[in-house]
Parts: sequence; C-alpha cells; structure tokens
Amino acid sequence: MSRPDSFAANLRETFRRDQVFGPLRPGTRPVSPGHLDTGGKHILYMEDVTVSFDGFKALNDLTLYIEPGELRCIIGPNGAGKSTMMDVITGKTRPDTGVCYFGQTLDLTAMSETDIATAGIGRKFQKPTVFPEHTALENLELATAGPKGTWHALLKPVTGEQRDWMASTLDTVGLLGERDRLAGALSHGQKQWLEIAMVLMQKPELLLVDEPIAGMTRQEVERTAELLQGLAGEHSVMVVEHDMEFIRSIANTVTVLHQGSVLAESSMQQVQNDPRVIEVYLGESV
Ligand SMILES: Nc1ncnc2c1ncn2[C@@H]1O[C@H](COP(=O)(O)OP(=O)(O)OP(=O)(O)O)[C@@H](O)[C@H]1O
Repeated sequence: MSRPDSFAANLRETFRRDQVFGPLRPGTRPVSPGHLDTGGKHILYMEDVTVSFDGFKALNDLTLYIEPGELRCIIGPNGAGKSTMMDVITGKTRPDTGVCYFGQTLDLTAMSETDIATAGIGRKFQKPTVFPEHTALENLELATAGPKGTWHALLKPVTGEQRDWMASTLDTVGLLGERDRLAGALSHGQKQWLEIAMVLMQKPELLLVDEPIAGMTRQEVERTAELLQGLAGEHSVMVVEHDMEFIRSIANTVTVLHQGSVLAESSMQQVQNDPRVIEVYLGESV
C-alpha cells in the first residue's frame, strides 16, 4: 500500500482531531449556516476512513484535512476513491471505520444527507441538473425548496432579502444578465455555473465540486477557474478534476488519491515532480 511521505504522515498524526482537541462529544445536530464551530482549525477531518464494497476497499485508511477557506484540488486515477470520499462527506455512503467530522463537533457519519447539507456542505455533481423549463432566477428559488417541494417554492412569495441574495449569487457566477432566460437555453458552461449558484443558495461552508469543466469551452474553463478561486476564502472548496492544466491554474494544495489512500499532498509543483504520482497518474496526463 502506498503511503504519504513520513514528514507529512507525522504532521497529520500531530494534527489529528482527537489528539489536538481531546475527546469532544460528537454532535449530529445541523447548525445554521455561518455557525459551524471550527475552533479556528480544520473545517473537515477525515481520519483512517475505510469503505469496502464486497470486500474491495474503495477507501483505505484515508486521512485528509481541509482548512477553512482553502481551495483544495483532488486528483487521482480512475477508481482512486475520489467520488467515494465525497459520498462519505455528504452522508451518501457510510464508512466501515474511521472518523469524518465537519468542524469540531459534527460527526458526519451519524448525520443524514439532508442534515449534512443543512449544516453547510454543498455538492455540485459533474452533470448539471438544472430545471430547463424554468428561468435562471426560478432555478435559484427551486434550490431553496424545502420538504414541501418545488411548486411550493415557486408559489411562495420571495422576500426582498431573498431576492437580493439570489441576484447577488447570480452575479457571483456571472449570470445576472441571464436571470430571466430559461435554464435549458443556457450554454453548457452557464448551466454548470447556474448549478453552482443553486448550491450556493444553501450558503455552504464547504463546497464539493466534481469535474466542473468537462465539456466546457476554453473561455468557460477560464471563467470557472476565476469563479472557484473567488469562492475560496468565503467557502472551503474541494475540487475533483482530471484536467491537469486546469488544476495547475487554480491549485494551491493538491491531494493525490490512489487506491483509496492519500498518495501525496503538497503544492502542484511538488506533486507533479513526485515519481510516485508520475508513475500512477501523471505519466499520461502531463
Ligand atoms: N457502489 C459501489 N459498489 C461497488 N463498487 C463501487 C461502488 N462505488 C464505487 N465502487 C468502486 O470503488 C472504487 C472507487 O470508485 P470511485 O468512484 O470512488 O473512484 P473515483 O476516483 O471517483 O473514479 P473516477 O475518476 O473514475 O470517477 C472503484 O473501483 C469503483 O468501481
């Protein structure tokens, strides 16, 4: 099994959630946006997480930390466990063993997917799933639909504050001018940005973005790089992407997954010169 280098391993050991903060009482109660207790430390803790499917370890003792406001890129060959890792964070998949905490007190392994989303973890899937028959603005209204469903969301009067928030979010993703266009008439890239805006309606503190630039034009790719960089800071952003040029353009810290574990984690420059990473992944892509 591949291991990160010993310095990184020692560092991780030092900063393990349980060792730094002692035994804290785990929580499962979602907190309202902006009220997550990070204690000024990591926003996400994954420690020794293992997920098996019929005996096959899709995640194998995975340990990973995310800082508040950071933009983290996750790369790795097909089947490395990237999607499974996101599934664990969002509560879709439960780990066999290991720890997954959001902030200091929220035990994600014991929370429902809905509560995890409410607590401030948003996920943008690879394929855009906007509502094509509704305008960009209506899509944002629909994104706020609670258990009462989509019709309720559209019929419910929008407050001035909500309207401002939607307009500002559309502006953030560069779609304010398209607010009244049907989502189905938007370009592929615009649909992707609209979906990011829909996730932003939850005011996530951690935003998971899965292969955002697949099928985009070069201009759309550049705009997406700016968008994700702009979102970092206010949000923690975790991006899974195979396009190395794109990763190079946005990455600060890159985590390389391989066979369900962290193979390497450092700057893009260090990662792309790491012989282990070149062997298992970058050989074909750089
Ligand atoms: N529900 C499942 N049942 C059985 N095996 C699964 C399941 N989900 C994932 N796997 C397996 O776990 C491994 C990790 O899959 P995962 O989708 O997490 O990898 P990935 O890094 O996201 O790959 P890709 O880059 O191709 O999207 C793969 O071998 C996959 O076939």
